[in-house]
Amino acid sequence: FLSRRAKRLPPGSTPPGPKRWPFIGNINDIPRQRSWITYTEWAKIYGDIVYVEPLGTPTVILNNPDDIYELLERRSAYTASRPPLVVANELMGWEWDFAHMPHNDNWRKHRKIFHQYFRQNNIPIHFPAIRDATLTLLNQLQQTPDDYRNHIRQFSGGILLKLTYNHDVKTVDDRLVTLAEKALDALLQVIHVGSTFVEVLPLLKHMPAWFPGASFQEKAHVCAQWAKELRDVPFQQAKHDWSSGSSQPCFVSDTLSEKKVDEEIVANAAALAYLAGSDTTASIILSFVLAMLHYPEVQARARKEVDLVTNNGSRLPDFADRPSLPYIDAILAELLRWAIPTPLAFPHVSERPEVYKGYYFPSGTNFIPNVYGIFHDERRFSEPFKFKPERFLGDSVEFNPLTMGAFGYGRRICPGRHVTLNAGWLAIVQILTVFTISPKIDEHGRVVLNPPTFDSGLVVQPDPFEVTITPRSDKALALIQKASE
Ligand code: HEM
Repeated sequence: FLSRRAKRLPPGSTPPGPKRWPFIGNINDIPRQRSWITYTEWAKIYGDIVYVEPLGTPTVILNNPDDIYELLERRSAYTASRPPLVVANELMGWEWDFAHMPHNDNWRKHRKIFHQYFRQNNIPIHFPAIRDATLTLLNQLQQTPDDYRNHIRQFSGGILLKLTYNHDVKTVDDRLVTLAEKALDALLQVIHVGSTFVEVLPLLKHMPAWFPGASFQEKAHVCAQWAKELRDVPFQQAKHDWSSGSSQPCFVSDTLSEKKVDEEIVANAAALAYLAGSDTTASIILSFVLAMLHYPEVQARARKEVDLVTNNGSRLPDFADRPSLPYIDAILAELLRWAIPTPLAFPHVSERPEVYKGYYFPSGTNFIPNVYGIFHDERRFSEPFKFKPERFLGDSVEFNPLTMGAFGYGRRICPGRHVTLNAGWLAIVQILTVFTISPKIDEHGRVVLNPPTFDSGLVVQPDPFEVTITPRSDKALALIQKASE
């Protein structure tokens, strides 16, 4: 702790920010829920670069794309590390999760094999799994539309477990899905940066569980079991299928077939695909349904575009149609802006002192890009709280979420973005082809339409909402049936 204090900045060289208190610094100023709203308010008071110090950790909130570009893209070789997570990694057994690993050779090995499988050039290999999952989604939405939330979750989780382990998710209470949710929930409770004293005083991790205030030890022990199971159970199954020759190609079988790769690294990287990709992808599709509910004119325009390329909905659109559907891509970009699933991306940590715009940031500074604030800044996006995909049409688009942070920055940029952008695209375009999305009507004949709201977590999703999802016509129903034969 003292060494952290010693790293504190000389007076005058820190950016402005809320007043710091002795020892605890700004820990009480940072809300555990929706901190991006507070950061956006601070940007209005203190400017584009805001400094806080929760429990002695130098932390810089970046609210301007140019500053983010300079610090997290151009200087990425030195700002691509992560905050140390003593509780999560050392006590809860999550040290295999490479999204939270420091920027070192071990991280590079994980990232390399992950990138190789999920990179853009490899995406067409994943099309069959995406098509199958989308067809299942259409069938489920037709049969039990009120259960749309579970169907969408099953869609996104199903694609990732199929691509990673060749595991078929048959129901939403699938064993692997449930295990991942339990383990992730527990992890999310502790990875709020600087939120526990153990992060600041790592020696506390040696306190026995019976010691007052050390109950986290017991909880961590249980969570460690889940984290281990989550990594090992599906991997061992996929490895067994691969070695017995019964496996279809998937991340585990393809990567294990490469002679020189370390098995543990394959298991680690595989386990992260579902965790990092499932809720994020589901978030986009849930937000799409929500946006279509509230913006019928957008839905009508999108459907018109789709009908034009599918001869009035006579077939289901597919990936080859994408270049003819610019409005659907604009919808995807607007979803990432309007309902950004990761409002603060992920914190990056510097590995050397940085001097920028006259400020001095010591090695170990946390940089938090306030992507939400940038996406809702009316100087860049007119009427930022409205869903207006047309802002992303044409050649003069200045700010695009795809290049401005929806998927993070520099060496840490999301390696799963191509999967999500293709899976999300197909789901959106096929839902538009066969269903109409409209408000529920209550027993008094009144339209049920509450303002859109979103939950608060590491991955943001729309709060549950009521919606009617109905097939557009008998022709649309026949399309789903024919495709399912
Ligand atoms: C809408 C969907 C998604 C969003 C918004 C999203 C967003 C992000 C963001 C903001 C980061 C942190 C980047 C940074 O530190 O600068 C990240 C990292 C990551 N994402 Fe995604 N992601 C999505 C989907 C996926 C999918 C489908 C996968 C898996 C196939 C995935 C795998 C990962 C991994 C493994 C990392 C850690 C990278 C590292 O630390 O090196 N993501 N994602």
